[in-house]
Amino acid sequence: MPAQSVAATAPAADENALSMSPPSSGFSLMQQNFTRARSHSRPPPRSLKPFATEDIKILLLENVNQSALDNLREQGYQVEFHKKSLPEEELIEKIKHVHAIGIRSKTKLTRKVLEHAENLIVIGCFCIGTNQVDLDYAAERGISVFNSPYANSRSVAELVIAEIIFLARQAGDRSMELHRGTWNKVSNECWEIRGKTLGIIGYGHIGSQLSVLAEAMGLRVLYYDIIPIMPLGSAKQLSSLEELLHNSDFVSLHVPASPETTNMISSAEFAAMRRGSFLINLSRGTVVDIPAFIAASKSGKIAGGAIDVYPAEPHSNGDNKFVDSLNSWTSDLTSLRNVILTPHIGGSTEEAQYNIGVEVSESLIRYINEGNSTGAVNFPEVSLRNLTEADKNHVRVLFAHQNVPGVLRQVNEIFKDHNIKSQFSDSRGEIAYLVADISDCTPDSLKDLYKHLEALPFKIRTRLLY
Ligand SMILES: NC(=O)c1ccc[n+]([C@@H]2O[C@H](COP(=O)([O-])OP(=O)(O)OC[C@H]3O[C@@H](n4cnc5c(N)ncnc54)[C@H](O)[C@@H]3O)[C@@H](O)[C@H]2O)c1
Ligand SMILES: O=C(O)[C@H](O)COP(=O)(O)O
Repeated sequence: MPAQSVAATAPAADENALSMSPPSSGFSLMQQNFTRARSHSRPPPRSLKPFATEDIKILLLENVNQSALDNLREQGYQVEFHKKSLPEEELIEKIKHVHAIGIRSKTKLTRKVLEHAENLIVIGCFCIGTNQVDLDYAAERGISVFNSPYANSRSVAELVIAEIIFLARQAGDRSMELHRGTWNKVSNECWEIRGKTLGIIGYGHIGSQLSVLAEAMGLRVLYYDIIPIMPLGSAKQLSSLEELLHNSDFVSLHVPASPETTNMISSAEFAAMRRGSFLINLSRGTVVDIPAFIAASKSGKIAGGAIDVYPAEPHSNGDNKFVDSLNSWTSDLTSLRNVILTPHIGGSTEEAQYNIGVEVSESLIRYINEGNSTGAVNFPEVSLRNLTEADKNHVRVLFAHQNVPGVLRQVNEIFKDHNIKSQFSDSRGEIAYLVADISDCTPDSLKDLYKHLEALPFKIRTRLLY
């Protein structure tokens, strides 16, 4: 299906509006922009808008929910929307021109892609995972990244519960057989889940939600995590992965993609599992060694499993997309008995996608309009209360810089002719972020201020909101 483009029809404006060059024509421009931003059909919150919001260009990929589109369009931003992720070359071409990008789990924002993102200030991951973004490089470039840390946790946990029952009853196979016309009414090796043991690997948002649902279904819950986490209900934390594998009838993975979790479940771990147990992976495709999974299934070591995520996944929906050219073992995997394969739909419910759309678009709006980075996953979290209309002639200065000694002294020296109404600065690793509201700004003083901040050797990015 061709990409559905809904680029807004707002007049073309200064591409660098957000980067942020100093106002070229002084306060008259600032006031004009403020007036334009205020003229949208829904009155904006009582915060000063930075400049004409219709100058802001946003690229949304991977069929991000309508709730996000509505929110972003209400701000007056120019929003270009695509149902699919884009091939790298096209992505590089498009990312050059935008101030914000919204993606889900497929779009890889690598260093190579981000190097071309000249105007980009913020990335919204409309999902939980952020492993598809080079977070460190983004921070180095002064690009904040936001996600939705738990809006789809419940959807994933519910699907796991359904799969546990379906696997225990071989119901996926029975359904496929009947679709082909085969009546195969059997009870051999079909079980209730009541009284069985579920081992959860990774007891974060999803793992702990699953724990509660599983106990309600009569399962006993064990879990393993790298940090001590308080058990919910009667669940019990174990100190080793091996102990968990050895004691569980169902093993479900809920860890992030990381070097430590790559092939976390491979031949040795399958060997440690109970004979006739089940493996469920709705975390990331790198976490389970699929050839080892295939071997464990063929040998009867495991009685089945459910897989939702794969090392390589198709970029769009369609027939004949899940083939051996994508992952060399695909036809072996699809031929296994009692293995439920789903196309990365763990978080794909109306509720989850709506809530993610609202949450991430609001984070983008707060960052673009106010510089508020609360909730950023790669950036210092700084927020100042909104300026109000009473704060005429105030400017909000957003200054991302390397986290080295002496910066505040030099920045405050640059601010010396202004009253600093509020100022807040924080750091995260090598990156620091300062937000200050300063008064008594004139067009000339602003130009100077911007020039001096940009000249500081440790500067990463300067933005002025007014
Ligand atoms: N299939 C889907 O559609 C879908 C939907 C949502 C999330 N996910 C994926 O699920 C995963 C978990 O999500 P979450 O929201 O629960 O994350 P979370 O951050 O809340 O929890 C992850 C837990 O894993 C633990 N952990 C990290 N490394 C570990 C290791 N080596 N061994 C044991 N435990 C380890 C952490 O301490 C943490 O408690 C993420 O990878 C996410 O991308 C998939
Ligand atoms: O990280 C996540 O939230 C899940 O993997 C879902 O990703 P998706 O939005 O691409 O379905």
